[in-house]
Amino acid sequence: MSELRLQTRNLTRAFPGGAGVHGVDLDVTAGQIHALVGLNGAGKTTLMRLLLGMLRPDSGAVRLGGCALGEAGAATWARVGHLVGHPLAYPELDAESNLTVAARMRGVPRPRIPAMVARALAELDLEQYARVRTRVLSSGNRQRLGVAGALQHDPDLVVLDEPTNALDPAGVLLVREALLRRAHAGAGVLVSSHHLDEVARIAHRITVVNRGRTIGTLDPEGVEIERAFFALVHADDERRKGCTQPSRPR
Ligand SMILES: Nc1ncnc2c1ncn2[C@@H]1O[C@H](COP(=O)(O)OP(=O)(O)OP(=O)(O)O)[C@@H](O)[C@H]1O
Repeated sequence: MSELRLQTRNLTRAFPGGAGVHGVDLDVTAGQIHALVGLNGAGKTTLMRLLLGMLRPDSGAVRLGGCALGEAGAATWARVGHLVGHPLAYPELDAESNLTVAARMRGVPRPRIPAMVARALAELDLEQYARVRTRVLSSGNRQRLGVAGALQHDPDLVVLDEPTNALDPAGVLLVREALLRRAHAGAGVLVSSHHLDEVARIAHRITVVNRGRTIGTLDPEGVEIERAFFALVHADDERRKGCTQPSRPR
């Protein structure tokens, strides 16, 4: 069986009013691209923030590699690459310097950093922006830089929230290839997206999230993936409506 890179069990964080994430079990194994899909507000970002320790759960467990989240030390985190929310970059530093800082924060030995950064700039086609301050980059190029920073150290676990949102078609292709390369090399990849077709091209497993719960999976090889997605979501909505409707008086 493939090695587990990430596991959540019964992960729960409820926000006032009931939104949030409720009882989520998720596995990401080595060599696998696992996609999360769901409507706006379904809970994908909240789930990713929980499993990266950016948000405290009400209950449930997360394991990164072999470690419980609360026990994960610097060595475990150095093997994780993530981009959730806005790409973190110092606006006054150029792209190359930002990638250098990101590599240092991951504990990459200094002599290895220049070649790693050069490879990352090439992989996301950012070489022409190596000496350009990040604050003047377009949002798409800033997103490319964020993805480059998350992937450059070849992490064992990659967590990316909508990494292709602001990208042009060339950028989408580059990110797709970069993720496939990492999975092929043995990383576990968790990625969220709204683009079902895009996800179907690269994902080995697609989990549908609806109103804070995982409600089923989609077959990446399946035809009419959109239809299958909406069928799952509507069935879940109907089931919940049935649960919350008051019983008829006899
Ligand atoms: N800090 C918070 N306090 C209260 N509610 C929150 C908080 N963060 C998220 N929510 C709510 O939790 C739900 C899930 O939000 P989340 O951002 O995880 O969804 P998403 O699936 O990533 O959506 P999108 O596809 O639009 O990015 C939403 O209803 C959101 O309004």
